[in-house]
Amino acid sequence: MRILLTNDDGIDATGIQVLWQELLKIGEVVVVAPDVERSAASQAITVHSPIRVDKYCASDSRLCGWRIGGTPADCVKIALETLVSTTPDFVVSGINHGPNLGTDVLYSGTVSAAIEGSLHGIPSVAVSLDSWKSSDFKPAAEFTAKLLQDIFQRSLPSNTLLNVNVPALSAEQIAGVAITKLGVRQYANVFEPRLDPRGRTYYWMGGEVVENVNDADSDIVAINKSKISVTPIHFDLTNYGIMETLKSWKL
Ligand SMILES: Nc1nc2c(ncn2[C@@H]2O[C@H](COP(=O)(O)O)[C@@H](O)[C@H]2O)c(=O)[nH]1
Repeated sequence: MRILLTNDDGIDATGIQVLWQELLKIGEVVVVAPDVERSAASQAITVHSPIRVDKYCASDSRLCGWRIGGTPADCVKIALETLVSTTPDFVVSGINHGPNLGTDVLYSGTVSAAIEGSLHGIPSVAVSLDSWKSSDFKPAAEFTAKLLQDIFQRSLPSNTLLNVNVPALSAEQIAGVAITKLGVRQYANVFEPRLDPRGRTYYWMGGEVVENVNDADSDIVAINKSKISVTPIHFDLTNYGIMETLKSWKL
């Protein structure tokens, strides 16, 4: 199988390199990834400035690929539409250093790269490790390789991506796999005011996750139960439930 591999933490990130080494065992892998961290880039693309592209080999691994001066969505677009001559069987994005649960998926560059793959009709997978501290990506990488082999045998609808979140635990501690829905993920954001050298105020955004009550079949509950969460996502954003009401308004 042929895999296009990207991320949003940057081509030098540990997560993509560990995943690359695992995916090499099951197929041909082309890496097209951002030059630096692009977290929270969502589906942003670069339209008003140049996109720099160069071949790059990571300093501490054998990973070589295309390094892109752009967002995760840029990486997938330019790979599929310019750099890569053969359409891959999968687009894989990750492994993100930190979770992408619930409405995180609307902000996540990791998930957006997989969305871009699914918008090109290619089955895609986004993978995130549920920790900003742990750097043991191996269990998540091993699960992802097995998941791709399962999809390859069974196939996935082309407009679908799987959003995978893996607990930061050893393979033995992980309590199984749950097929989930997106939960409700909210933050108590803080915009910290500061002064620049010219006396102008600027802000740094931070924030903590607000613990919400989530349904038992949600991704957030699965992760809290030490399970790997696999959420199927597609992009028909139409709210069909209110269409008849709107029609009755005779606008
Ligand atoms: N402080 C806040 N962080 C947020 C909010 N919504 C999402 N997020 C975080 O962004 C990352 C983006 O994911 P990545 O794959 O691009 O690294 C996501 O995982 C959340 O942790 C918010 O409202 N406030």
